Amino acid sequence: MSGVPVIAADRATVTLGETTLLAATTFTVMPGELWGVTGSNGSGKTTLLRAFLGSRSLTDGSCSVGGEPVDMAKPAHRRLVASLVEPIPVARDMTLREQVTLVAASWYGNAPEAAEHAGRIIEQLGLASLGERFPHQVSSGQAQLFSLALTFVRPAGVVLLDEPERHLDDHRIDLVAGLLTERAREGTAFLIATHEAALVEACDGRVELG
Ligand SMILES: Nc1ncnc2c1ncn2[C@@H]1O[C@H](COP(=O)(O)OP(=O)(O)OP(=O)(O)O)[C@@H](O)[C@H]1O
Repeated sequence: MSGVPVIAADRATVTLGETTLLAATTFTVMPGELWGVTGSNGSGKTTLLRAFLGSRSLTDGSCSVGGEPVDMAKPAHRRLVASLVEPIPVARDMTLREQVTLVAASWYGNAPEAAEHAGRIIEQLGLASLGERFPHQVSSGQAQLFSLALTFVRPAGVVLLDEPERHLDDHRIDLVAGLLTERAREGTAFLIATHEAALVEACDGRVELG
């Protein structure tokens, strides 16, 4: 694929005293590509995602998103990047559908389109029958799908996901893999840390750590 990388790491490194959290890592991801980050427990996958999110500073090398050095303080960075790396806070007294619609409305405005976007992603993730429930009324896997819905309902050029397979059965993992592939075809670039073979299989490229 030609063009300008939307995600780029050049010898990105994180150390803390004598401890290496992320060994020097170099790669690029183009718009519309789905990349996996793999490696054993503790190899630095979450650290790498946090570096692109802007919540973990590099101690050497560089990383950029959309051609700009990562800076969480910049609204342009936050507009470009959607993530499910840190847990997403949820409101205990709002239904799943209300919360997904609220996030959609914060990006698309309080127009019918917001409810449509919310309804579509809820449907795609198989949550339609659970939309009127509250967060404490769903299983761990269903809560994970809800977090993915909150992540996917907003526009984004780059999506960072840390183990999106968490708590999901094989059928739901296939559902998520299908959704990632569809969004990538529409132009979104993905970087996903995963231990799941079915997701690695769906990837266009891979960063192997450790
Ligand atoms: N605050 C910290 N202080 C010291 N070491 C840390 C700290 N945070 C993480 N580490 C270490 O950094 C390394 C990378 O952690 P990271 O969470 O990025 O790994 P990971 O590949 O995502 O692991 P897993 O597959 O278990 O989720 C680990 O060895 C971890 O122990």
